[in-house]
Amino acid sequence: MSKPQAEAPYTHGSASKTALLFCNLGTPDAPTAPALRRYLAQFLSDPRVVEIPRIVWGAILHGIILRVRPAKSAAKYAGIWTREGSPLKVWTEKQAKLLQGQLGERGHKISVRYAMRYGQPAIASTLSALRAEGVTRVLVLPAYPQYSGATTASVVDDVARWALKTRHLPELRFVTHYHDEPLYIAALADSVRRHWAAHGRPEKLVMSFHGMPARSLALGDPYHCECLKTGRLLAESLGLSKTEYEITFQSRFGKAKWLEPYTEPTLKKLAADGLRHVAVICPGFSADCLETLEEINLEAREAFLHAGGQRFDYIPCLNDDPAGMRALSALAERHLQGWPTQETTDAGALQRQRERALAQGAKV
Ligand SMILES: C=CC1=C(C)c2cc3[nH]c(cc4nc(cc5[nH]c(cc1n2)c(C)c5CCC(=O)O)C(CCC(=O)O)=C4C)c(C)c3C=C
Ligand SMILES: [Fe+2]
Ligand SMILES: [Fe+2]
Repeated sequence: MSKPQAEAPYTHGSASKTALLFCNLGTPDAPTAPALRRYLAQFLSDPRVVEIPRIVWGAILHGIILRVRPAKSAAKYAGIWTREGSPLKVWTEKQAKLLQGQLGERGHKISVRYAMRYGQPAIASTLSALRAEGVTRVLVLPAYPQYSGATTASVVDDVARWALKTRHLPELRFVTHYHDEPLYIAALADSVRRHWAAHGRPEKLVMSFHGMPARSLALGDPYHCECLKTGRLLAESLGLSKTEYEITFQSRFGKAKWLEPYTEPTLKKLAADGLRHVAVICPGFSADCLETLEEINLEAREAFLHAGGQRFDYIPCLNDDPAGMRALSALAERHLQGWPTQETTDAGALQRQRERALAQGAKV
């Protein structure tokens, strides 16, 4: 800890003492090159995201990538931007509100906030605000079903960095993954069935997950295995045979080998092999974002149709789907066990109520 500084004391107002911090990746503030430069500089400087020596990477990042990529990425974001802002942020904010409602309905006294690993609202300032409100327990829920060093562990790093600078820490818990949670798999399967009922059943279901460098697997990252397990459980839940689905990896970044098979080349090959109707779902993304709306629903669609495919159905992410939200709130509830968040277990409230009643002359 550097120079000792007085922290704002805990307040003892009406705020609940337990908080759920729902963390997502983050997104630029605007679909412009300067906003993209700020966002990409923070994102791609994270040693969890690009695992090559800092001196080498610093030169590549600042000398090449941050000169070229911001304008190109800004143009892509411009194509998916909504009046309310970036889809990732709009969905994450909505999901946090729904989690607050569902947990409240089930009797939990808890403040739900969302924060972004890169960009705003930042994890550190959100944790400081919660602490200043008197929160003494924080459950951190990263919005990533599958664990990876680049995503989940990076959220933990950010919380830990805040903790290093904080004297009076709340109790902290982390959800690290939910790739095989039955309610999450069931929510995905229901969304596929609904889509098929409305648009017809494809010849193949492609489950496309965000990629990672291939070496992450050899280095012990469970991400690849967790994606495969999610895919297998979803296929089983839909009763699909091995020939009726493919698990692929998208969003390759840089020249190194990434996890294979790659999504777009797979789609092109399927079309070239004579497959006409495909449906694509992105089960690793809890909300639609650039990687699903632009890379899959625009670019991959175009590639498949151009290679001879005839129908490309994109199945949206769970977003605010009620079953998906129930899966997340049930997951949070399980991790809250042992923490007094239920109104009925708030002994302090009962005691206060009793004292008030006695002061008003109640007989005991
Ligand atoms: C869902 C899990 C994700 C993993 C794993 C992941 C790894 C990863 N990503 C990059 C580089 C980029 N990703 C970008 C966007 C992006 N990535 C995820 C999720 C995962 N990334 C999401 C949800 C998004 C979309 C954000 C949005 O604003 O909508 C980008 C930025 C866009 C661009 O310029 O292409 C980059 C860059 C690496 C290197 C990596 C693994 C090591
Ligand atoms: Fe990414
Ligand atoms: Fe991408």
